[in-house]
Parts: sequence; structure tokens; C-alpha cells
Amino acid sequence: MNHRTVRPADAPPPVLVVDRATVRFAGLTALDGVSFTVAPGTVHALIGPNGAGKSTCFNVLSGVRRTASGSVRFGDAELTALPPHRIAALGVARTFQNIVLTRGTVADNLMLGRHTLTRAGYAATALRLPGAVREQRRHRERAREIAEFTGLGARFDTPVDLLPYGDRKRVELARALCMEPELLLLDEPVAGLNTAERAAMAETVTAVRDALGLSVLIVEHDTGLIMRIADAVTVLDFGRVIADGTPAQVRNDPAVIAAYLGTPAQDAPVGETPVADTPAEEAP
Ligand SMILES: Nc1ncnc2c1ncn2[C@@H]1O[C@H](COP(=O)(O)OP(=O)(O)OP(=O)(O)O)[C@@H](O)[C@H]1O
Repeated sequence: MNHRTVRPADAPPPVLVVDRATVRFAGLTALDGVSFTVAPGTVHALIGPNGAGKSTCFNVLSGVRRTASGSVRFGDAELTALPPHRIAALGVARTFQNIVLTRGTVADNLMLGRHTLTRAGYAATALRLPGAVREQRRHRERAREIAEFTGLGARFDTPVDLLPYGDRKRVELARALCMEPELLLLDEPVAGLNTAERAAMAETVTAVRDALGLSVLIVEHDTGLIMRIADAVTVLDFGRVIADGTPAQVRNDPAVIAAYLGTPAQDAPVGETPVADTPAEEAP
């Protein structure tokens, strides 16, 4: 059974260094020498127009897609040659744009997230051997804590089919947190959410950084939200990094305005995205 040691609470997560990553699909270069660094314990956003290469980048980081060249280092580990389960075991957890939850309760889904940390084998668990039962109980307690942290405490035993969409997005996030990651990859965590749900999710994401000390790399089209919660922003366009810096630096960058933001973005309340925060190609 695959398991890993969870980092002590006070140790910072490893730095993630993407160095000249290149991915090609037939004639198309989806990532063209992309480099950026996610500093430990920060919220780092990856933004850009549709087709810029954000998902391809997430696929590289989670081991789903191989690079033609370049490297991705997470602490001492080189990720580009590793399969997804090995990358997950190193502490990189991912959520997906389109939620895929299994049937059953919130608890059932969160316990799936504990899978890589389970030491007892399937047989010992199935036979309910005492050690395995104790371990399952510990994992369930931890899953409940994570449910509380993500605002799902009251829903712990609710079937996920009965949850509103906003809570399902939270289950997706909570399940990833149940892997005790050091780096959380969030793929459009507020897509499809209403204003109040967006604000609540933004709070949870910053709490993941501030209370749990994790690094978060987030792909999100709600640039108003990104500019409020991110410590650093990397902007991709046609597979290349066109800007990399603080939200203030990036939103005033002429190349970013031309390719994505349209006009300089204002500080807007979360969920109330001004015109400038609408991706240029999606504007009416
Ligand atoms: N499996 C694939 N085969 C061929 N081309 C692909 C494949 N996956 C992505 N691409 C292309 O690579 C480029 C980058 O796509 P990617 O999905 O990474 O962009 P994105 O920034 O995530 O876009 P979006 O915001 O729409 O999700 C696009 O031109 C896309 O059409």
C-alpha cells in the first residue's frame, strides 16, 4: 500500500519550480518554455485566455501529461518522469474543473482522499482487524475535521447527490485536502458558483494557506477574485508566460491587458467582477 509521511505542521512545504516546460500536441506547442516558481505557503494563480495552456500545465504538474523538455521540481523531487500516483504521494493534490464525486456520503468521498495515507492493507481493513479498525477511525476523525474546516461539518453524513453545487465543489476541495497535500492544485474552484459561494470559497482558499500553511496553485477565470487572494500571478498566452509578478504588477502590465484583461482591473468585491475582469475573448 502506498503511503507517505505527513510533514510536521511547522515545516514549510517544498518550493515548486517549473523550468522551461514545453509540451507539444502534433503541430501545436501548448506550453512553450514555461517557467515560474510557487513559493512555499503562497496562493499562486495561473491565468490567461482560453487555450493559453493552463490545463496542460496542471496536467504536467499532476503527471497526466509528459513534457517534451524542461523540468518541474518539487523540493528535491523531479516530477516530470513520475506517474500521477507517485506525484500525489509526494504531496501534490489536485481538484478538477468538472467535479467527479463517487456515490455515497460526504464522508465516503473524503475517506477516498485518505486512501494514499492508509497503511493497513485492503484485506486487514475488510476483515476489520483491530489495527485496521483503529486506523480507519483515525482517518474518519481527520476527515471530519477537514469537513469542518471546509464548511461541510453539518453535511458529513449527507449523500453527495443531495448537495447543492456549491457544496459539491467544497467536497472536491475537502477530498484533496484529505490527502494531506503540501501543494494544492485548484482547477477553477469558483466556476459555476454564485456570489456568496464565491466569497466563501475564496475565504476557504486563503485559510488553506494561512491556517494550514499549504501552497496553492490556482487556475481561475474570475480575475477579480484572483487579484484579491493571490500572492503571485503567472499569466499565460498561447503557451508562453507573458507576465509573472504580484497582482498589482500583473494587472497593470500592458501585455496582460492586451491579451486578457481588456482594461486595467479594479479592486472589486469578490464575485462582482468588473468589465476589466472579464477575459477579453469572453466579453460580449
Ligand atoms: N489533448 C490535446 N490534443 C491536442 N491539442 C490539445 C490537447 N489538449 C489541449 N490542446 C491544445 O493545447 C492548447 C492549450 O490548451 P489548454 O486546455 O491547456 O488551455 P487552457 O488555458 O487550460 O484553456 P481553458 O481556459 O479553455 O481551459 C489549446 O490550443 C488546446 O486546443
